[in-house]
Amino acid sequence: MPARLPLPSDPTSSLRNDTMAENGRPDILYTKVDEAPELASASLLPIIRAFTKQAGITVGIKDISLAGRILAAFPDYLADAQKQPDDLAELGTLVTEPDANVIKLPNISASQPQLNAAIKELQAQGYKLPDYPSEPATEEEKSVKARYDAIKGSAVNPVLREGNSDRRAPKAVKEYAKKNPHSMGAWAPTSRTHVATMEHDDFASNEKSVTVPSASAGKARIEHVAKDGTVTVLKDNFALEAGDVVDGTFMSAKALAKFLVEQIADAKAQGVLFSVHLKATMMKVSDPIIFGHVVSAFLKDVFATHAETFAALGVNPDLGLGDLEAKVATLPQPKRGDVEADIKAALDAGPAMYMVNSDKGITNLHVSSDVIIDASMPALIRAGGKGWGPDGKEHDAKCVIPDSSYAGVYDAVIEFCKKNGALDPAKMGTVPNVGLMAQKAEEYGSHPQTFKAASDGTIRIVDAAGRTLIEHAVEAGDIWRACLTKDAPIRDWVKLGVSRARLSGMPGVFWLDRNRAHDAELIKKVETYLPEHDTSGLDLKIMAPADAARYSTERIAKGLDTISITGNVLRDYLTDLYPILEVGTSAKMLSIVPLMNGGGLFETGAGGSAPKHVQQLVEENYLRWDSLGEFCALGASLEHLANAKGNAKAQVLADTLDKAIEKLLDENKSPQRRVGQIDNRGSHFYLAMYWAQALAAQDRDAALKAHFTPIADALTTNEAKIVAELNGVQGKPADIGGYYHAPADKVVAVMRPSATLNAIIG
Ligand SMILES: NC(=O)C1=CN([C@@H]2O[C@H](COP(=O)(O)OP(=O)(O)OC[C@H]3O[C@@H](n4cnc5c(N)ncnc54)[C@H](OP(=O)(O)O)[C@@H]3O)[C@@H](O)[C@H]2O)C=CC1
Ligand SMILES: O=C(O)CCC(=O)C(=O)O
Ligand SMILES: [Mg+2]
Repeated sequence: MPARLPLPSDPTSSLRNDTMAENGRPDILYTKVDEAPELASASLLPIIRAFTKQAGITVGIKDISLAGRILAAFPDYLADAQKQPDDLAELGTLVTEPDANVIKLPNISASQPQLNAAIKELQAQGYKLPDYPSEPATEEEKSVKARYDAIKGSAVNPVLREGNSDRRAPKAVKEYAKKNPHSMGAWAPTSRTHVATMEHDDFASNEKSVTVPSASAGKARIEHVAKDGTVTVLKDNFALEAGDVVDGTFMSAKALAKFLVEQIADAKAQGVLFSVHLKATMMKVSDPIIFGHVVSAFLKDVFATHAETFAALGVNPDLGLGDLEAKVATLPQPKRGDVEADIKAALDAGPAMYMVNSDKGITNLHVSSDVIIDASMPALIRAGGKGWGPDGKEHDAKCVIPDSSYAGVYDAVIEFCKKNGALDPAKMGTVPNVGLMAQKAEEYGSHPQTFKAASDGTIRIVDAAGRTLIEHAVEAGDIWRACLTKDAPIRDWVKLGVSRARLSGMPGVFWLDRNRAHDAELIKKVETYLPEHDTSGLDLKIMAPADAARYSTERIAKGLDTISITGNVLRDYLTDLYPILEVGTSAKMLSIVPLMNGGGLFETGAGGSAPKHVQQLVEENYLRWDSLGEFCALGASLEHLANAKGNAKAQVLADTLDKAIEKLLDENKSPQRRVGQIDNRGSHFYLAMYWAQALAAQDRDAALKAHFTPIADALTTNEAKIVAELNGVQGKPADIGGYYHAPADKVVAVMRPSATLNAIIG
């Protein structure tokens, strides 16, 4: 059994000799994550540490990767040497302390198939982890399932985000995009691409919302009352404080199923691709169920014909077509062939499906984590309303977004583009975002309070005094959820919105709909808290989301800027949507979370972990990941450190890093796309060179100048040699020895191939 390899990211391996901050904690905590950004860290972190060390700054690591979180959850199954501390829990406490300074890279929010794959990989490496018990029988299996379920989906961000969100394109990035506009697909007025949404019997239309009165504060419970009066407590200890906004709503399973069947038929009739866009990672209870409904609707007849076989195989449509196909492949012949033929016939009979990877036959319905609405809808809009079909060609698409709460936003942008053509990145304005996110705000904190109704009856929230706050009549299979938005975060969000409007001079729009139950409660609070601030001369409005999208999009087309001040879901959607249209990717966003207790959480970019980039690295040793988000987050983190700890050297590092980032953009040294050009590693080299040059050129800190002058010289002199060493390894497969838990030595060998660069940095 291989012992756990000493990770370079392990605080004990490389930090032992560094000076710690007074409290024994590193000044900055960097996160160990997954996939492309984690590969990038193997190259970037040594550079960051070499530079910050000269200012007496220590950079520690906390492991929030999927594999790391799994290992931390099962100490009782592991040998002593394999055990791992619960870094996420530790970070979760730290972010409530005033001196927190965390750089958070994007991590995997695992779907069930990804979780299963990670468990399998770890087991193969000798970790005696239990399998995921989908139908737990014993107490032990129940505990195992509960532990795994807590790791699934978006399990990291809600824990760390103890503040609201400030995401915007840095000035240099916006300028660069204007000078070097990325490609945009053309939009034709005849495009048949459109959004389809339920509009009734969905979460938006069934929502009820209450601002918790003092008399209702305390531990509420959520219960299901069956037709025969049997009461089942679904959740106990649902803590409500006076002033919190609590919502309850549900999506009707019957209405959803009917809607999907109609949309599938309509896509076929119109000859457009069928696509569904969900957020199954963050909405980890509701959206996989909705996704399962789509799989069932598409394969309605197959599920009916093979009901018994599928039951025996343990087929669960929520796990997607990929899982279904894998299970069917285990059937003996000729049964297997029969079922496979029926699946193929059903897929052929339906509309052409929007593909994740048409070369590999991966469809929209393979796995719920492959098509994530915040990234998928903007990509489609950027491409001129086109998606990839099974024929490997681009087509117009029906975009099914079942719940209508936010679907209108995409509809507004799509209709704008049909009428006015594609937006022009060379001329367009910007839409930065101030997002209400702290303390698991709104829908994104709802999964512990989301339930599939077991039978017809009612589901209700009952306060500590026994009074019913919210109640709905439900039918078996309906998806019911409660969301909570705490008062203090709302107040802080209003303040952040005002302060961003003041600092930027841009108008700000609160994207809130007076006709939606939750938003109506929020509007009352916005109207209460706005007068706490000096808003003289500021242009602040409240508009319903679809109207706000229309307004902001019309403005960017004219080159005008508008801050979007939104709830948590729109924060997520808009910080991919506008950046992807404006600067080509959300990876280049500055993403700051001013923590409510004074610390700073600096997220990198606004996008994800780009799984397809790992594939490219493995196939041809080329990593396209752009670390600009990491660079920007580091700059913001250093600046925060300089202010919080009065570290003047940190300010010099931050300012020179800013210069280096600007130069990197000007000189076009970001990763390119093809073998033979510089990739992620090459861009890190250039960042180091420009940063060292800027430090050598400054006169504010003589010691930094003296230290970095020879380094700048060495990097400059060896530029051609280093680039040749870095690019020389490209074009052949790279062995990183794993996906979710790749051994550190292999990753480092692949990600640091230039002996010359390593020697100078080292
Ligand atoms: N904060 C977090 O922790 C987040 C985590 N995630 C997680 O990430 C995973 C993947 O999510 P997905 O929706 O596919 O989104 P990704 O952002 O990972 O990928 C979408 C596409 O965006 C482009 N892209 C994103 N980041 C970069 C970058 N730094 N450099 C270059 N290109 C980039 C690439 O496309 P192109 O070809 O167009 O350049 C990429 O294929 C999921 O597990 C998801 O839950 C997602 C969002 C945020
Ligand atoms: O937590 C997640 O799963 C994704 C987060 C995300 O997409 C975002 O914050 O932009
Ligand atoms: Mg997002």
